[in-house]
Amino acid sequence: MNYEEIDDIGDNHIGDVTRTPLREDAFVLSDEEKIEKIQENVLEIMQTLGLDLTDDSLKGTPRRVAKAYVKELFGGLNPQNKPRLSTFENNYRYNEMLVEKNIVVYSTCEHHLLPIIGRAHVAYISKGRVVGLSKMNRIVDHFAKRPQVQERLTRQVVKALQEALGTDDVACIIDAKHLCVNSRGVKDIESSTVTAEFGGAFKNIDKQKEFRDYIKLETKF
Ligand SMILES: Nc1nc2c(ncn2[C@@H]2O[C@H](COP(=O)(O)OP(=O)(O)OP(=O)(O)O)[C@@H](O)[C@H]2O)c(=O)[nH]1
Ligand SMILES: [Zn+2]
Repeated sequence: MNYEEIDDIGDNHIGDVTRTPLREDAFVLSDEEKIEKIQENVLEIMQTLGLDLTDDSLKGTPRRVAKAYVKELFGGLNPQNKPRLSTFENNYRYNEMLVEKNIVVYSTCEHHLLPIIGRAHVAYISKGRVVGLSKMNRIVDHFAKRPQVQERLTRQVVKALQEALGTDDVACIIDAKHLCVNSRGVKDIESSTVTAEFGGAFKNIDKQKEFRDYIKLETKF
């Protein structure tokens, strides 16, 4: 897969301000080759820290970290892992807002490579197509599994759904804790970060209020 083919897949267009910065040779190595290489790098970090890599508990760590990076935490860098956003005709003529709320966000801050943990709330108003509910969770998860800043994550989610649904009327609010703020640096365990992207009809303040009211609704099942 070359760089142009990646761009064709459509979640990382060159020139798009929301794109994840990737090197031109980002996909030269296979996932398995990346794991091998990262494993060596992690081993070196651990040795530099003075850890004894012959210890039974530590000896598998470089490979575990490498696998976790390539296959899990940063699996969203590989465009082949992008979920297919199957859409359907809006046959039931549901023309109100649909909100998928409290989607769990596990991401990684690109400045410190520390976790970002939070919730995403996604809303759209159909212009003829509807998307499977789970696909909203999947698309959040896909973009979360990259080194991220929360602003970009929020915008990437909205953009991917706008493209799939063929409408600008998509919004996303994310409320998340950054462990780089909570557990190191300023060590503020209470603060969290809220970001929002309001496309199309969601630029209207009443639509934003309606979206926020749904998010606030207490769910009792
Ligand atoms: N805008 C934005 N900033 C972020 C995000 N995640 C982490 N950061 C911030 O990125 C900044 C990096 O700043 P630097 O001064 O280079 O790093 P640092 O010395 O480790 O900063 P401190 O955390 O203040 O100790 C920090 O202020 C982080 O809080 C994010 O998603 N969006
Ligand atoms: Zn950070």
